[in-house]
Amino acid sequence: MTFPILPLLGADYSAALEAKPFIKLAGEAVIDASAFASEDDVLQVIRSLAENFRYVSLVLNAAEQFSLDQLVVLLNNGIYRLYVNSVLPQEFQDTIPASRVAAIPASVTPAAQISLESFTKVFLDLIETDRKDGLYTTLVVDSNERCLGLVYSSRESIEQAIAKQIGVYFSRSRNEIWVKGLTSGNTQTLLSIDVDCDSDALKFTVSQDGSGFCHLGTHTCFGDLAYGLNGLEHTLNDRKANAVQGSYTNRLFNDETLLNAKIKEEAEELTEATSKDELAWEAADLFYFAMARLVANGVSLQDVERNLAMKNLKITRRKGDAKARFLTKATSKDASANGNGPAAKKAKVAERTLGANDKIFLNVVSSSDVSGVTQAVTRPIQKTSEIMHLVNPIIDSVRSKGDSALIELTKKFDGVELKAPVLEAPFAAEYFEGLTEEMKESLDLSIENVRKFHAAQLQKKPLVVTTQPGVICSRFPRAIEKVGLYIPGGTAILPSTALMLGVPAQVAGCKEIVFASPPRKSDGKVSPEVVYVASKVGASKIVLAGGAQAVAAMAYGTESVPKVDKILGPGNQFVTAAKMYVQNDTQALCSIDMPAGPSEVLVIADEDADVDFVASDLLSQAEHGIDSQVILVGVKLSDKKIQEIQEAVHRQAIALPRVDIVRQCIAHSTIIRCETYPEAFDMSNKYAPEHLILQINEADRYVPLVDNAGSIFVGAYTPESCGDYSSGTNHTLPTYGYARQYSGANTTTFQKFITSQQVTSEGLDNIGKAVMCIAKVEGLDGHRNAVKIRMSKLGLLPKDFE
Ligand SMILES: NC(=O)c1ccc[n+]([C@@H]2O[C@H](COP(=O)([O-])OP(=O)(O)OC[C@H]3O[C@@H](n4cnc5c(N)ncnc54)[C@H](O)[C@@H]3O)[C@@H](O)[C@H]2O)c1
Ligand SMILES: N[C@H](CO)Cc1c[nH]c[nH+]1
Ligand SMILES: [Zn+2]
Repeated sequence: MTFPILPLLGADYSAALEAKPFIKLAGEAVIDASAFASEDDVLQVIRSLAENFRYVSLVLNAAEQFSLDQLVVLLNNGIYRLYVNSVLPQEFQDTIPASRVAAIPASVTPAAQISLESFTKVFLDLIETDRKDGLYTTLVVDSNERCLGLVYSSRESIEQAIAKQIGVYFSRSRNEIWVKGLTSGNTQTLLSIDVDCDSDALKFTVSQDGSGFCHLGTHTCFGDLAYGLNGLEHTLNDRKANAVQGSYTNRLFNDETLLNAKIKEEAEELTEATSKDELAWEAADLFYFAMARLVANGVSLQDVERNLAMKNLKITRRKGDAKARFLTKATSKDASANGNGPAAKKAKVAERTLGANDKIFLNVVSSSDVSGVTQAVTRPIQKTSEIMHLVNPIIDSVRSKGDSALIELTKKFDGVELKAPVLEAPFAAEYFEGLTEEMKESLDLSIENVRKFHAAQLQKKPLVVTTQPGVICSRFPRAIEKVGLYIPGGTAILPSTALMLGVPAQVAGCKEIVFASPPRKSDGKVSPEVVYVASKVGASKIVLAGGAQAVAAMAYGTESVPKVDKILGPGNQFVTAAKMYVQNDTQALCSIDMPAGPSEVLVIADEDADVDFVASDLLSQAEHGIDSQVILVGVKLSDKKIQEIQEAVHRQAIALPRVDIVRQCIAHSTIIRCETYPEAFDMSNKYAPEHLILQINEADRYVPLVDNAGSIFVGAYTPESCGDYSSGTNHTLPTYGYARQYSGANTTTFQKFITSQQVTSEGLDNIGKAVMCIAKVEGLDGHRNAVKIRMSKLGLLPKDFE
């Protein structure tokens, strides 16, 4: 319902508002057209009033004051309604929608004639309540119409609220007027008051200060506003006010070039997205960066919504054609993206590398720049809670619907329609099609090296230690019976991961080895190389699924996927989040190897390092994914050397087919300049990289300085790719800094260890008293008795022993 009095404002509108600020509470202001000489003057007033009023309307006493074109401009720029005292000419009626024209309401009153008393009175006269206590139910909302809470108003509290334009209510528990925030400091500015359709309930629109509306400290009485764009705006404002060292958002606030580049990048990705999930994902990314730009410049979501509301009021629309430069770009891009042949790839590379802004280079910071370094070593990962939001329904679906969910989700996420979700061993010949002899030899060589290194780790004899005479402790391994091995296949199919996991599983003696890998879009099969490795390591099944659904299937089992005891293998954030979830779910009874997410590398190089080697090592991990990160820690590198490395990175990167991925990874990758070797190793230990490459003089002498790393690559001729495929070490390694506490996959990852002890009478005599003493202090007499009974039967205790 509109407010029962609408202020009519003339040329002195600012003075009127200053003298009678309560008139804002009406929500709608009416401009007296006759008080303004030109359409531009009216536009100026609309702009000023839009801050204070939800709607701004125009009273036209004489239609001829403005031409039709001028009225259209005013209606297009925020005039909500035209109030007229006579019928508009036909030509006007043909153009202006009838809903935007009305007779001048009786409630329109010149501001000069409105007093606080008259304004309050008309409102109080309008409302009525049938509550016995005479109060009015009052809904409190913010300017985005989000409900903050439900309270009660008395006629007196309403009078005070109008007079002071703040949140004043009536407290039923204290039976008195309640000025919101008087004690807590969480005050409210009252923006408008509305009354409902039958005039017995009120709506106060407020701007809430402090920690929130609720006495419990939350934004609303229904919890915090963490959801959606408003939640995002809140978080961004918080980041801006309380700069969090190392936060990516902070980096965006401080680096306008990066922020603008991300907006363009996300806008482009949104145009390329096709599936519902992709579109939602990309749009969310775009909103995030756009919101960051707004917050950085002090623009609120409310300002944007006001603008949207104004645009919604437009009665004529522009044709909406795109600017020529965007059309040209889209066309050339479509043409080059058509087809995957080398020519198309080259065209794409050429298009992508045009212009100085497109140069691929790493950010450079000095080790003394504490905040620069903190930003540099912050991994570009999404919050677990955000990912879990997407992963939970996938897991639930597989748990409740089994194979049919696997088929459905594989169609949704991998674009493949499966008849059956599992391939059973022995694998039919058709699955090996396309496997060359050279490939078999390469896989065989790698398998043998990995086998040699992992077999050497196998502990064959039990470990036996006599801790005291008669007390023999031992420890012996047992293979974990059923293991599920995840082989990534999203942006690249990784048969190498199949062997890195399959070989140690076989060496450890796991009884059942299950592979899972997303099927190829082209033919719905897994690659013949993966099938070859599966047959060599004795896998019983290959689950044709990827992502969280594959993890859930192996953790809980489905009609055709056996439930396994442990899930191992790297993967993207969905895979990693699902692994983390199932290991915490006691119903799954399933452990995992480690969080092995997006690949990362830290290279320590000095002035003598070969710039091409350094660049190639950085790029080999950068090409894994846009969420990968590569870091170069340079020891006393000259400006010239850094320049040469940057040039080598750019030169090599633009020749790679995955240059698009590399470009995005390099955008959050950095060169950190250090003065000494120990400083560089200290930096590396803090980062705890998945891969650490040492391209420094006498590299092997420095290995003892490494405390945290997944795997180390020592010296100029040890590229990281050797460890990825063939040297013999495992490439499934902890990322995200988990190298601080996790080892990479190894033979023991596929085993568990059982301990055993045997205590003789002599042994009991040696340790029995200690056991009884500690059990007594813990108040566990049953434990104590188990020893006491035996010792007393053996005559090892004095008669009066208590
Ligand atoms: N740390 C290590 O040891 C190690 C080793 C090898 C690879 N890696 C990393 O593994 C990762 C492999 O990732 P990948 O994406 O190429 O393959 P992936 O197999 O891990 O993930 C692909 C699957 O993700 C799922 N998925 C994709 N988009 C989704 C969405 N919007 N919602 C839900 N599910 C979705 C799909 O089911 C798809 O099958 C890379 O980041 C790589 O760097 C790490
Ligand atoms: N570098 C990856 C581990 O982070 C493993 C891999 C497989 N293929 C190529 N590389
Ligand atoms: Zn790799």
